[in-house]
Amino acid sequence: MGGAAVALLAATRRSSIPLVTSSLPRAARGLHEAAAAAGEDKARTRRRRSSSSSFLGPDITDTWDPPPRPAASPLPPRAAGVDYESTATIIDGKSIAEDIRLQVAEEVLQMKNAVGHVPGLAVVLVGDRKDSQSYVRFKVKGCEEVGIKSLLAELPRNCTEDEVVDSVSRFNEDPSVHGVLVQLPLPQHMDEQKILNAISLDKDVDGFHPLNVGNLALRSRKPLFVSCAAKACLELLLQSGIDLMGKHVTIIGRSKVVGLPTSLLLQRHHATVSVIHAYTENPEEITRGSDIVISAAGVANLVRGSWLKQGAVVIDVGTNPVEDPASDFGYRLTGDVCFEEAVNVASAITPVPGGVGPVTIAMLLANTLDSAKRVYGLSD
Ligand SMILES: NC(=O)C1=CN([C@@H]2O[C@H](COP(=O)(O)OP(=O)(O)OC[C@H]3O[C@@H](n4cnc5c(N)ncnc54)[C@H](OP(=O)(O)O)[C@@H]3O)[C@@H](O)[C@H]2O)C=CC1
Ligand SMILES: Nc1nc(=O)c2c([nH]1)NC[C@@H]1CN(c3ccc(C(=O)N[C@@H](CCC(=O)O)C(=O)O)cc3)C=[N+]21
Repeated sequence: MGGAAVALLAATRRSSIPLVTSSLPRAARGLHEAAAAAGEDKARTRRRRSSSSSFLGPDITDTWDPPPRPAASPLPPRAAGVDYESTATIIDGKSIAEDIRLQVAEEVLQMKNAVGHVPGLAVVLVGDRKDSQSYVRFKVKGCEEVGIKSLLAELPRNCTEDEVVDSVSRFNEDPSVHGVLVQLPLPQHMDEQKILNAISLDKDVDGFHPLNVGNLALRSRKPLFVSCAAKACLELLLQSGIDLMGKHVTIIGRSKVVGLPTSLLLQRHHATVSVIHAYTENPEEITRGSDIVISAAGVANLVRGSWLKQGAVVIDVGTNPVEDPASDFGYRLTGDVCFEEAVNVASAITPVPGGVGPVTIAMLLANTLDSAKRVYGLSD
């Protein structure tokens, strides 16, 4: 009997379903607790025996290389102009971002009048990636528009990790700075975690700090900051009048920048969330069963019209440069979603550009304002 209970416990741990205990009847729970104690004894023994593993239960795997994928099926010809036979609402991220910026600008002015200070955002940019440079330009321009002070530290690609950390530390200590952001990706030779760890928790306007992510994940806890892209996805849905409670939302991607925080934020809005990643089998079956699909994979045209159920809402976070000889720059930006196909199936969809991106930048300004309000005692 005791052995069976221990076996049950071991199986539970292996499949990592920690809430099983609370759904058991009281008597069975007593049994379970006894089994837990017995399990702990066994575990202690195992811990002593095994020096290579520091914790009990399933290993936290840390292999993230994506699996090989079959080649994508050919795309439809790109439509000339934007004249689609569709009744889908095209969600206008630019105008939603404009509204947020207006509100931020108004509050920045009120802050200036009340305490004589404005919020400050510091951006650390390492290297000379064209895309990063242009995203940082958008951030600085956004600050200028709303009256937030911006500071930029540009470091060469071949600088050391310590130089980046020093730059972050200086901004941490500067009282005129309320938000610190290190533009990603960093050059390959740098330890991203070490550099992000240097950002002070109360200036983490990107919301990447483990405590901010953890508090977002836990019921009744309030993170100081939530990822700007995740907030942007929610804002676009809510502003478009889309109900989330009980709806099946699928997110493609599980990164700390977009996929993971968006899945957590959606659960706080009582959506039922599926997460697809590079190892997911038959992703299109999951998306086809979803009321809302949010794609943040960074793969151009991954989501085809056939991946969507009729009337689904589509939020396309992906921002991918694709070759386009017709464009002045030789490339254009496209999302993860094949817009020409999806627009004929979806009830509402965000375009790229002009969808999630501008709202993400507006959320960064809002996070910086929130941070300054906390510092000057102006929070609600
Ligand atoms: N518009 C905006 O505001 C923003 C746009 N972006 C854009 O969003 C995209 C994603 O960014 P980010 O999250 O930082 O990227 P990452 O590369 O960090 O993460 C990509 C995620 O997508 C998953 N993925 C990759 N390929 C596939 C596939 N073929 N099928 C299913 N899942 C896949 C990966 O899975 P796995 O974990 O298994 O590797 C990973 O979880 C990029 O295009 C980026 O430019 C990002 C931030 C803001
Ligand atoms: N620490 C950190 N935080 C981030 O939030 C972060 C990051 N690093 N690294 C890169 C990704 C990507 N990202 C985007 C933000 C805005 C647009 C955006 O504004 N896009 C515009 C147009 C872009 C254009 O025209 O070039 C649009 O979609 O309309 C895109 C992508 C934030 N990221």
